[in-house]
Amino acid sequence: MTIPALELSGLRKSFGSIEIIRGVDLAVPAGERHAIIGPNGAGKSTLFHLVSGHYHPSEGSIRLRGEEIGGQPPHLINRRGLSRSFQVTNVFPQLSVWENVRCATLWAMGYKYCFWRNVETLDDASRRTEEILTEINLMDRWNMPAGVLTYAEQRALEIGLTIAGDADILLLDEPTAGMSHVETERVVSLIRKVSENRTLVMIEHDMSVVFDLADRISVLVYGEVIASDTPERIKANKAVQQAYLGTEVA
Ligand SMILES: Nc1ncnc2c1ncn2[C@@H]1O[C@H](COP(=O)(O)OP(=O)(O)OP(=O)(O)O)[C@@H](O)[C@H]1O
Repeated sequence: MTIPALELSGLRKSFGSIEIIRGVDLAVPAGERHAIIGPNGAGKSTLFHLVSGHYHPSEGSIRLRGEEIGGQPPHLINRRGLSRSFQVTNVFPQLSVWENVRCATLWAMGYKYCFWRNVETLDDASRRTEEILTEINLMDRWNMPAGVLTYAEQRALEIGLTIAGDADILLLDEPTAGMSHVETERVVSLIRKVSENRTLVMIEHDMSVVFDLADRISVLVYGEVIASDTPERIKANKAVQQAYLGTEVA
């Protein structure tokens, strides 16, 4: 059997006496585009915080390509190839688009404060920066301060920072939140492109984005995965329809 890119088993997280994640089992094969959906407060962000190392599991295991990472600090998990974007952007507004990506690239190469030691590193980082800016369609904005980009461009830049370290597992937290229809379409095609040779796990509220992008969808309700299946089967699933009563799944 092939080892999943990401595997959660019996994962639990409590805050005080309140259990928010209540025994999640989930396996995401390498190369899959996986969406996590669920009503507000279901625990989706908490689940991401656990996987990215920002929260310590109360119980259970989190495996990255078969190796346990539960409770490890975020930077170590990141070094192992898992990169996460946040709902609140990580972009430095005063730095240029180029500098933002180059910092992330240098940081991923092990240079903590955007310093570089030799020309070779600088060349590598510059090459990688250019590749990323081309991939996220922001090369023509390279010298602008990131703060003056449109919201959608900043989210694209955020995706660029997420892929700067060559991570092969990406966690995207509501990548289309707050976007117009046209902006959403652009970001969806960007996500499709950057996830081509990677594993993608994404939290998303926009059902058209979810059904458009995801190979498989997991539905989280009150800290439990009530269904994990193909988009078609999720649409037809009675328990899912019930959990979404009053909201639109199909
Ligand atoms: N650090 C914390 N301490 C106490 N409770 C927390 C903490 N973090 C999250 N919670 C609670 O856990 C529950 C799940 O929150 P979470 O943000 O994970 O849900 P979500 O599914 O991402 O919601 P949304 O779709 O609204 O972003 C909420 O009731 C929240 O108040």
